[in-house]
Amino acid sequence: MGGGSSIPQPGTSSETSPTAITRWEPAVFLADPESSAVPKCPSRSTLALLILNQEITHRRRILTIWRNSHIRVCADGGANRLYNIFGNDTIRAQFLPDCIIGDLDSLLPHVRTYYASQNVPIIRDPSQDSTDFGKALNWIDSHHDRRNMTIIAWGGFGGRVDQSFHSIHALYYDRYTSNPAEKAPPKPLSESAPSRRIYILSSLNVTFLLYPGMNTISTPHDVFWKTCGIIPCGEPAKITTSGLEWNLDNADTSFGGMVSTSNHLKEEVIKISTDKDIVFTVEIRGGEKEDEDLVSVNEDRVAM
Ligand SMILES: Nc1ncnc2c1ncn2[C@@H]1O[C@H](COP(=O)(O)OP(=O)(O)OP(=O)(O)O)[C@@H](O)[C@H]1O
Ligand SMILES: Cc1ncc(C[n+]2csc(CCO)c2C)c(N)n1
Repeated sequence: MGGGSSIPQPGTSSETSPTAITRWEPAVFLADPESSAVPKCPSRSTLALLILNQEITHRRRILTIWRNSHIRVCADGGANRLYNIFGNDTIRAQFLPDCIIGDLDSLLPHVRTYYASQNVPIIRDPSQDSTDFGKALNWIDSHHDRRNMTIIAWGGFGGRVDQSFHSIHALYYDRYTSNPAEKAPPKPLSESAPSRRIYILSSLNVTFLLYPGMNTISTPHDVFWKTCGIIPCGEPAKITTSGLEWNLDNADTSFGGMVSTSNHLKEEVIKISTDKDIVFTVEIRGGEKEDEDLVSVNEDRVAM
């Protein structure tokens, strides 16, 4: 999934049933597990945390997701970012990833030495035709069933522009690339045939791909702030929404035409129907504040 990879076209009837309803609950992995306002991470879903190479600005948030996760993978320099959030090896040893994978050109020598000493598998894939993000997704694919899999990818936005576009590409690519082990055509992501979902988490936002048909997105106001965007990255899309300050009514959206950015959540459940895959991004409450309690992660036991 690198510079040369293409996105297969969707379009089979099973792929894009206009009556499909997809429900999204991005709050469940962000919420404080102590909070009663938001449902806990569903146990039926396997949660994977994929750490990309961007500074971890919200340690508490990442450690909450870590605790909720069954699989933790660092893409190359993502391991430096994980290493850096801990002040000593005692606490660091409580948070060992399942693997570090990539071309390993960004993995710092002392970080590599540390994780090798802890028996973390460090996998070098030298290909220059796919990114470390793509290699990490492939690793998860080849080790874990993608059905009922939710991947939270930390980082991916806010640094290099080409990397940021690649992150959006990854959302599309992953949707239309079936598990290579199965060699099967892509499956729709619907209630009847759940497949894996990717949420890209950045300091301020959670970003994911919505599918053709009706999407209902749970956006509790104690987790999300108001700004959101509905972005037809792949191709023009006809979109109808409810629950927003500026709703769309069968609107033709496209790059160069109309795109809904700087929109606002009004309701705690947003409905978006679309005829094509589109990117949805929503602002996380408190995202602008970096962790105030670095001290707590440097103690031997992490306060959550
Ligand atoms: N500046 C950035 N902005 C956004 N995402 C980034 C940035 N740098 C790295 N990433 C993400 O983290 C992953 C690991 O990055 P790393 O720096 O370790 O390798 P890289 O050599 O820069 O990236 P790649 O080999 O994937 O091109 C990348 O594949 C990408 O998804
Ligand atoms: C058409 C095309 N464009 C760019 C690259 C370069 N590239 C894409 S992913 C990657 C790995 C980075 O670690 C590199 C170097 C390519 N191979 N093919």
